[in-house]
Amino acid sequence: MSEVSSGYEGKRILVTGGTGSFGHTVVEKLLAQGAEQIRILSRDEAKQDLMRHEIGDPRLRFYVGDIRDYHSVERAVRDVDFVFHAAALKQVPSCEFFPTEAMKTNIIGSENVVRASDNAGVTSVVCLSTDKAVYPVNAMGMSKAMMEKVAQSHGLNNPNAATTVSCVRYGNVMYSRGSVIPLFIRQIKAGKDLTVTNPDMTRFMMSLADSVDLVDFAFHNANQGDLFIRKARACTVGDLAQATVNLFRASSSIHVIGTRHAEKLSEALATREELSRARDMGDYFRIQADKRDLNYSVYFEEGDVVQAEYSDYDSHTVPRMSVSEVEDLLLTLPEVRRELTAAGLSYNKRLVDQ
Ligand SMILES: O=c1ccn([C@@H]2O[C@H](COP(=O)(O)OP(=O)(O)O[C@H]3O[C@H](CO)[C@@H](O)[C@H](O)[C@H]3O)[C@@H](O)[C@H]2O)c(=O)[nH]1
Repeated sequence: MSEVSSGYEGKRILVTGGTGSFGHTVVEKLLAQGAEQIRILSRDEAKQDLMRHEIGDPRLRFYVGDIRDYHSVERAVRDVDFVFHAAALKQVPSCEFFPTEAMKTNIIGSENVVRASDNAGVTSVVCLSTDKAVYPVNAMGMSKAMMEKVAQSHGLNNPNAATTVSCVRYGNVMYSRGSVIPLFIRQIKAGKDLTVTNPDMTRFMMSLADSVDLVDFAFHNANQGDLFIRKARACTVGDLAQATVNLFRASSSIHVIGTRHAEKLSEALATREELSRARDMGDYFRIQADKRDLNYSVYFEEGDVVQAEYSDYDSHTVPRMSVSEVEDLLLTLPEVRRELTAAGLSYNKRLVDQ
């Protein structure tokens, strides 16, 4: 996050779904940057209690509730300045089995967050989305794509709205709960082979710090309906597995298990049509909403004269990290360093060499 003026001093911020890894990191940053109050709205009182004790700051307030229930959101958002909307059903397999549940939380719940924020006079709402919302093939991605549409429709329907609603799209957040890197490390520690779905599958890799910076960037730069992505590097899953084995100096082999249901060989952070109207902002792209109004003839009869892009921003086509570069990136993660230290492995020379 920017060190100059944080923009959060003396402000009240609501984080929906704030008890996960993103929530912890963003809350600690916001507290350090002088927020007056941070509210967490989530369903699990046990996780809230754990976080209350871990962080132990009286500026942190907890609201038990579900974003599916408008009144839960309405209560939590009263007198709030900004909202970071992270609450979601994010597990691909569970959303495949329960797509209606994904719809209720990710679409209807997000609509509640936007509407309650608007009614409460919130200045800015940033909604967290995912690359899986681009050309979605699974229910989780489809529901997130619809969340993006809900967020953008706010500005389309209310041209003079005081509440700015924007979205950010993440790639894979490294070491997030339930993801592949902690799994590989557990497999190495247990002396097992690494289960790799398809060694050629590619993913965008983002650290948790990158993902918090992306939300912060959106917060500071968003115009109504904007969507932001962070430029990211990608790697193959085979190289990710090999890099993990190398760092842990393990003897585990790679065992190919095949692609799981509802997953893609590569992910796209933006379509080529979106890139055509995107603004390059250094480490980020700003993608503006299509602001044509609901006059159907405008939709049907007027095209956009824009520079065409030929390719999507896809994890198969962006510059790919080598195994050694993936090792360096893994070493930036505190969790990986902790695991290496616990295993009695030194990595300091490697860090000095970088
Ligand atoms: O045993 C395993 C499990 C996974 N993978 C692969 O590792 C990569 C990453 O998998 P995982 O960490 O499970 O993440 P994704 O399935 O890509 O989805 C995550 O990343 C998304 C962003 O793309 C988020 O939206 C989701 O919430 C989050 O679960 C994928 O290519 C998997 O095929 C393996 O090779 N072996």
